[in-house]
Amino acid sequence: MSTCDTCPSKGNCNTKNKCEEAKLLPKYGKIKNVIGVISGKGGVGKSTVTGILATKLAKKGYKVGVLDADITGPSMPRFFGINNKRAAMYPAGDGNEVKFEPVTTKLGIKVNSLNLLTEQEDEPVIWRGPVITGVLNQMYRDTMWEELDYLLIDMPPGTGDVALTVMQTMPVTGMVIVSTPQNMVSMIVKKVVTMAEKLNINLLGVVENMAYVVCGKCGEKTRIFSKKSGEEHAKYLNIPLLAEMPVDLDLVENMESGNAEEYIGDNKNYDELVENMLEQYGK
Ligand SMILES: Nc1ncnc2c1ncn2[C@@H]1O[C@H](COP(=O)(O)OP(=O)(O)OP(=O)(O)O)[C@@H](O)[C@H]1O
Repeated sequence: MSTCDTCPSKGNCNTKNKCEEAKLLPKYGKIKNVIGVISGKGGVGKSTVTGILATKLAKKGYKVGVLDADITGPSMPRFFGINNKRAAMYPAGDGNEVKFEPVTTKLGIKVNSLNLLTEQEDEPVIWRGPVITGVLNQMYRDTMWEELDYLLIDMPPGTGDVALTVMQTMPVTGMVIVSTPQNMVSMIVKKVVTMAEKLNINLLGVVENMAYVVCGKCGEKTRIFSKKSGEEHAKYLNIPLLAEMPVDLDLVENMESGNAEEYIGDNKNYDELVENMLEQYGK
């Protein structure tokens, strides 16, 4: 079966069955692996998981970039405590073309986000879908990523324009699904899993976020949303379980004070997630 058979754009595209060759490539650098972090549902922890994966990969010595594809609700700059910085823009070539210099975090992670490009971080973008996807493609292609081992893409919620653009036009080599252990969330997340399968995306597995709380006194784990295990939810999604993550208020506190990288880097609890992801990836 060709990629085109299951493609939502079948009959409405001009790549002449050469869609892999038609994928967008960065103009200023070379990226070995592009990993999308996605969920059908909002607020389940995509940005948090993106930040954890990026930090752990950087700590392992990989060259890492993060593209915040959540154009209307970008949160990666705050995660890394770089929201008071701005990505520089330079003219490139003739006409209106520009290139972006990403902001680099303490660990050397290169980040581009619309919130690093607008004057104020609370300024809204009031754009229709085609403009949003155009800007996203530009941020992917025209950022000076240089050489990267991994580019992580923090996706917006849902199966709309942006998710489709990333899956179809960027050379995604793997996708991590984020969910919380709730039947209703799983049902919505399943839509993204099915969408990715239809587009022949390499699904690496699911992270069950905020699955439990740990008692500060005795260390007992209490599941808060569902008595079902992460494995049961992963089985329903038909993809491997990468990790179950607790509600971690220390992470939130460190993120809010701009120290997420230090906290995650030293926290062995988050090793399982990145190790399992790399294993699924065959690395
Ligand atoms: N494991 C966790 N422990 C405690 N708080 C968490 C955890 N994961 C996420 N959060 C918090 O939940 C909120 C939503 O998380 P996050 O922004 O990562 O979700 P998202 O799926 O990217 O959201 P959106 O759909 O808006 O893009 C944030 O305030 C974040 O700090």
